[in-house]
Amino acid sequence: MSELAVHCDGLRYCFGETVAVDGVDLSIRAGTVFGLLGPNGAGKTTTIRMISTLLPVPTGGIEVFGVDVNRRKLAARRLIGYVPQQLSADSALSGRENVALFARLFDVPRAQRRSAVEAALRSVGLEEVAKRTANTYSGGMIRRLELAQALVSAPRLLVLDEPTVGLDPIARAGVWEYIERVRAATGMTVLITTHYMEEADRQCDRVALMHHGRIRSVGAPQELRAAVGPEGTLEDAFRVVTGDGLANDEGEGMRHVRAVRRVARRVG
Ligand SMILES: Nc1ncnc2c1ncn2[C@@H]1O[C@H](COP(=O)(O)OP(=O)(O)OP(=O)(O)O)[C@@H](O)[C@H]1O
Repeated sequence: MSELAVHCDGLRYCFGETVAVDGVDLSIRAGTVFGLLGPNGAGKTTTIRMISTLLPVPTGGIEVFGVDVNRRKLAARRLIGYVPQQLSADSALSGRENVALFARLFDVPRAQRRSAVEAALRSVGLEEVAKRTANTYSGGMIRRLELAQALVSAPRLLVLDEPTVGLDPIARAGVWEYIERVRAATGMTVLITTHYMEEADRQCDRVALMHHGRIRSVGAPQELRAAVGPEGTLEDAFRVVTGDGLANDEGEGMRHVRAVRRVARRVG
C-alpha cells in the first residue's frame, strides 16, 4: 500500500457544548488531492486545523507522514503548508515581502530564503507583480499569493481551507491551475475543504462528505456519484447520505467570509 500522508483516528473536538468533530477517521494517500466537503458548520475547518497542528487533538490521534502531531508538533508543522480561510496576506506589504515574511516564520534557512521566495512567487505566476503591494492585487492574485506563502517552506502536505471561496469562475480556475501545477511538479499531497461540489468533483482524487461533525461517505468522486445513479452528482450523493442538501452553502457564514475578504482588501 502507498504511503499515507494523513491518518486520523477517532477525532473529536468540542467548543463548549458544541460537538464540532464527532469521531472522524480519515486516511489520505501521499501525492493525492483530497477534498473534505460539506456545508457551513460541518466541522471541516476544525478537522483541518487539528491536522495542521493549529488546534490540539483532545481525543483521537493524527499522524502526518507518520509523525504524531500531538507528540511532535514542531516536526509535523514543518511538513505542512496551511492556507486559512481568512486573509493571511498583509495588504501593506509587497507580494515579495509577504512571502519573505513566511519564509522567516517557517525557518527557511537564511541562505536559501531568497531563492525559495522567488521560486514560490514563480510557482503561482506572481513574479512580474511581486514588487506591488498586495492591496493592488485582485482576489485571485491574493489567493495565489497566500498559496506562495504556504509553498515557500516546501511542505509535503498543502492544506487549503476553501481555497476558491468568493472568487469569480476565471480566478477560481486560475487558482486550481497553479495548485495542480505545483502538485505535478513536487508530488505534494493536497487537502482542501470546499462546499463547491463541482469543483471537488473535477479536482479531487478522493472526497469525504462531512455533515454535523461526521464523515458520512468517502471515495473517488465518480464512485460516490455512481452510487446514486447514472446521472448522479456529488450534490445528490451528499443529499442521499445526509438526508440534507447544501442549501445553506450561500448562508450567513459564507457571506461573512466573502465580506471579510473584501473589506480586508480595501483597508490596505
Ligand atoms: N471558535 C469557536 N467557538 C465556538 N464554536 C465554534 C468555533 N469554531 C467553530 N465552532 C462551531 O463548530 C462547528 C464546526 O465549525 P467549523 O468551522 O469546523 O465548520 P466548517 O465545516 O469548517 O464550516 P465553515 O466553512 O463555515 O467554516 C460549528 O457548529 C461552529 O459554529
